[in-house]
This record gives sequence, structure tokens and C-alpha cells, in this order.
Amino acid sequence: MLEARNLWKRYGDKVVLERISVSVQEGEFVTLVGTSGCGKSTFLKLLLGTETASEGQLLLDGQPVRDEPDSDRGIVFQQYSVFPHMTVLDNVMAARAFARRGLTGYLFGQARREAQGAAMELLHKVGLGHALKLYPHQLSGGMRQRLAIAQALLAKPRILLLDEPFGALDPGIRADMHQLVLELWQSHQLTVFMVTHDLKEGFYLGTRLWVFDKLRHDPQAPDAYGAGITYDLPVGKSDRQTLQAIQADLKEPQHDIQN
Ligand SMILES: Nc1ncnc2c1ncn2[C@@H]1O[C@H](COP(=O)(O)OP(=O)(O)OP(=O)(O)O)[C@@H](O)[C@H]1O
Repeated sequence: MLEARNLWKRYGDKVVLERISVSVQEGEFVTLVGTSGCGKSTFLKLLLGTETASEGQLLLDGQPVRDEPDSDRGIVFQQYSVFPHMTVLDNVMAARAFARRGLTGYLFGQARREAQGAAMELLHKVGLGHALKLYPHQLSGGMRQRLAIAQALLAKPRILLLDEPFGALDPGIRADMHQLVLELWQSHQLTVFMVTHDLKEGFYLGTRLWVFDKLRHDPQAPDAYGAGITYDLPVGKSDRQTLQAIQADLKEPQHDIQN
């Protein structure tokens, strides 16, 4: 589904990412870990299309990733900007209106009713059904991230990008959010890329874990070399394809095992 071919990203003389060649299948849940500043968010921005590669190719279904965000890709940041003067429901609807019509867009009539129905359904799914009329300042950190996830999912993306979405949350709330993300990953058939500082979280949530680190280092010129993917590990037990294969096996008639 997604393929990076010898991908490089530089900002001026500073090499941030180098020589990244990797491919990802639909339905994988990739977690990204690495030291602070090594380029994990930059990689997500390349996937989102808000940054372009300095060299190399990034392909989605064999085509270059479009260098602007579109409805294929939704993103959730650690600090999400919501409109403080709008309710939870209106915030999600605004995300949809903007995605469709740009910053000056409003929805009317049938389009508005449809958007409202879809937003309410999603907000129930992420556990904010009781909070439709609240304003952002009335929400807890966990509720705000649920709102951000609903906003990202409203356009029905195939790829969900999560940039340390739970970094600021208490451990108990994080556990709830992990369940929510795993449920949404399966029910929305998403391919997920999630940056985390928490290796345990990376191992628990992902089907595949990438470690970003510098492949080579020059102490005299720290910016001369960028990070690559130094480890690419299969992790987790809840891989959807395996789950589906097991479910399909269970539906098959029992075979004779005599020979
Ligand atoms: N627009 C930019 N212009 C110049 N340098 C940038 C820009 N964006 C990021 N950088 C630099 O690129 C490097 C990688 O940044 P990035 O945010 O991708 O790291 P990260 O691994 O996500 O870090 P963290 O874990 O701390 O969030 C940093 O040194 C940063 O200063």
C-alpha cells in the first residue's frame, strides 16, 4: 500500500532523515520510536503531505503521495487545536466543512444534516455521546483526544497518523485510549502510524515497531547525517490479518486429519 524508496529529508544543511526504504501493507499498525528530535514527526509530515521529501519517493498505491493533506490521511497531534467557542459536535462538523470547502466553508440544508448525523455517530463511537454540547474547556485531556480522533476520522481516512496522541494523559486514561484506538483500527480498517515515546506502548499497540536512529554520526558535524529505520520488528498479537485468518479458519468445515 505504502512504499518509501530511498527517502531523504533535509532542512537546509541539516539532514533529518536519510535512506529510508520500507513498505507497509494495508491494515498494519506501525509504531515509531526514537530519541527526541530524530525525525519521527517529520516522517509523519511526509506521509501527511505537509512536507515533501528532498530525495527519493513516497508512494501510496504506487502513486506519489500528494503533497497536500487529503481525505485518505487523518492526523491526531499531542496538542490538538480545537475551536474554543464551538461545542464538541460543532467542532467535529467544522472539521468536515473545512475538509470539503476550505476555511471559508459552511454547510447548509441536507449536507448539514448529513454531516451532523455522521459527526454524532462518530462521537458516540469514541465515547463522547454524552458530551456533544460541551465546550473544549469543559473537557478532560482524554476527552479532548477523543474529540481529536473523531475529527480525524470523520473524513473516513484509510491512514490514521497519530503523533504522540496520549503523551499528556494519565496512565489509566491512556489504557482506555489504547482500547479505543485498537477498536477503531479494526472497525474502520485503518492503517495506523503512531509516534510514541513509550516503548511499551509501541510494543503493545503495534503490529510492527520502527526504531528511528542515526545510521552514522560525525561528532564534528552533528547535522551531516540523518536518521533511518534501524530496527523494524514484528510486534503485538492483535494483527488484524491473523485475526481474520483465524476467524475464517473457524468458519471452514473441519478437515479429516487422518493423512
Ligand atoms: N520546518 C523545519 N525547519 C528546520 N528544521 C526542522 C523543521 N522541522 C523539524 N526540524 C528539525 O528536524 C529535526 C527532527 O524533528 P522532528 O520533530 O521530526 O523530531 P521528532 O523525532 O518527532 O522529535 P520529538 O520526539 O521530540 O517530537 C529536529 O532537529 C528539528 O529541529
